[in-house]
Amino acid sequence: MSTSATIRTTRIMEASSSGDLAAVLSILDDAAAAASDDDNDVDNDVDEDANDSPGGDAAASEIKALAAAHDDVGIDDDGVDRPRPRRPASPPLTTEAPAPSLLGTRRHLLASAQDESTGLSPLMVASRAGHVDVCRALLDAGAPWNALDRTGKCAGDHAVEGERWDVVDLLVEVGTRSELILGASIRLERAIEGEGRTNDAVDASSSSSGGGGGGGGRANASTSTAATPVSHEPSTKPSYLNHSNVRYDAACTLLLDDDDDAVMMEWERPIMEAHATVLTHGGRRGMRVLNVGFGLGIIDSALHMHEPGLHVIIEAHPTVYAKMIADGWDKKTNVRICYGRWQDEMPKLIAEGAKFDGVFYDTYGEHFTDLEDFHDAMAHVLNVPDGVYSFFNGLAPDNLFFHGVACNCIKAQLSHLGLDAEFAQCEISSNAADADETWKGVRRRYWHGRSAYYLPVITWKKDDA
Ligand SMILES: C[S@@+](CC[C@H](N)C(=O)[O-])C[C@H]1O[C@@H](n2cnc3c(N)ncnc32)[C@H](O)[C@@H]1O
Repeated sequence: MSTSATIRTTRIMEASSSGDLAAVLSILDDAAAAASDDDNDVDNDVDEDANDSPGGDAAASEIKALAAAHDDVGIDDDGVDRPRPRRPASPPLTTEAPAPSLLGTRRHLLASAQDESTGLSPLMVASRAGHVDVCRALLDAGAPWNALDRTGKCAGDHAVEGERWDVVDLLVEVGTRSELILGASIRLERAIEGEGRTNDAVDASSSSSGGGGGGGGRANASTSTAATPVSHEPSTKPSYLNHSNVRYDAACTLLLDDDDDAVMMEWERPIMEAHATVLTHGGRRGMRVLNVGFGLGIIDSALHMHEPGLHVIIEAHPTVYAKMIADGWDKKTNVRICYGRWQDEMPKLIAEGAKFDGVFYDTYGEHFTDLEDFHDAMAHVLNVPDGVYSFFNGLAPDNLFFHGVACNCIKAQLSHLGLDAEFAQCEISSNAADADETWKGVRRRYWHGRSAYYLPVITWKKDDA
C-alpha cells in the first residue's frame, strides 16, 4: 500500500477504535476531497473527475492500493454475502480497483480498509469497542457490514463478543436492509432473465435427468478450479436437476451428487423429526401435509408415522423419484407424489385449490431467491388460519451472525405475506453432525459444528388470519 494510504488507514483505525467520531469523519472527508501526494502526503483539492491531473494519478494509485489491500484480505468472497438456503451464493464484492475517475471512491475504500495481517477493519474495531456513532458513520461511508477478518469474524461477531448490543442491533438492521435490497435486485434480474431459467428446466416426466431449476442447499457450485478454494465456491447448483447424477450409499444414509457434495445426510434425522412434529401440529393424526424435496425420505417417513390425511411429496430428480417408487412410496396410504420441480408443481396444486396444515421446503442447490419465490407460492396453499410452514434452516451456516441476519430477512419477507416467523432453538443432540467420520467422502461440509439449530415455525399473523 502507498505511504499515504497506509497513514490514512492507520489513522482511521485508531480513531475508530477510540471512538473519536469527529476524527473519523474528518479523515473520511479528507480522503474524499483531497488528492493525495504519494511522496509527502500533502492533500490538494481536486475535482472528482480530475483523471488527468497529476494529483489524479497519485489518488488513483492510492485507490488501487486500498482496493488491492481490500482484495488481499479476501473480504467477502462467498459465504459472507448473500444468505440463502444452506449456503449463500451471491456476487462477491468487487475486487477490481475502481476507475481513477472515481476519486470519491477513496472515502468508501478507506471506510472499508482492512489491516493486512489481521484483516481488522475500522468497523470491526469500532464495533468491538461499542462506538455506535462511529459504526454508523463508517457504514454510511460504505464500510461493508459483512467483511471478515483473518479469523473469519465479521463486525457483528466483534460486537457480540464485546457485548455491544446497540451495535449488534445496528449491524443486524443494516445487514438485513442491504440483503433485502440485494435480494430484490437479484429477483428482478432473474425475473427479467426468466425465460432462460425456465428453458433450462428438463421435462420431469423424462427418465433421463431430472427437472431443472436450481439446486438447493447443502452444497456448492460444481465449478471447482485450482484458483478457487472449495470453501469459497458459490453454493448454488443451477444445473443440479438437469445435469447431476445422484447416488445413495448402500445403507441409504447418504445422498451424494456428481461432485461428491451431500444432497442429504443421515445426521439430520433429529432435525427432520423435529420439523415433522411441528408440521403435524405436535404429532396430530389426519393432518394434510406437503413436503418439497424427498432426499433420503427422512422427513417423509417421520410425517408418515403421524398418519396424515393427505401427504403430498414434490420431488424432481429422476434417481430420487425412482428410489421413491422402489421403496413403495406411491402405494403408501394417503401419499401422493408430484414428480417435477416445485416451480412447476406448485401452480398445479394452487389451481386445484389444495390446502395444507403443514408445508415443508428442503431442496438442494437452490438460491435464497428461490426460497423467496417458493414463499409466494406456499402462501396460496397454507391453510388459514392454522397452517404451519417450515424449511430446512441452513441459511448462511458458516457464521452465526450472518445466519441471524438471514433469518431476519426471511422474517421480513414473510411478514409481507401476512406470516409470522419464529425460530425455535433446538439442540442437535447427536454428535454425528460434527464427527469427521460423518463427512468422510463428502467434498464440503455444510454444517460447521454448531449445536443449536434454529427451526423456523411460520404461522399466519393473528390479525391477518
Ligand atoms: C436435501 S434433500 C431433501 C431431504 C429431505 N428433507 C429428507 O428428509 O430426506 C433435497 C431434495 O430436493 C430435491 N429437489 C431439488 N430441487 C428441487 C426442485 N426445484 N423441485 C423439487 N425437488 C427438488 C432433490 O432432488 C432432493 O431430493
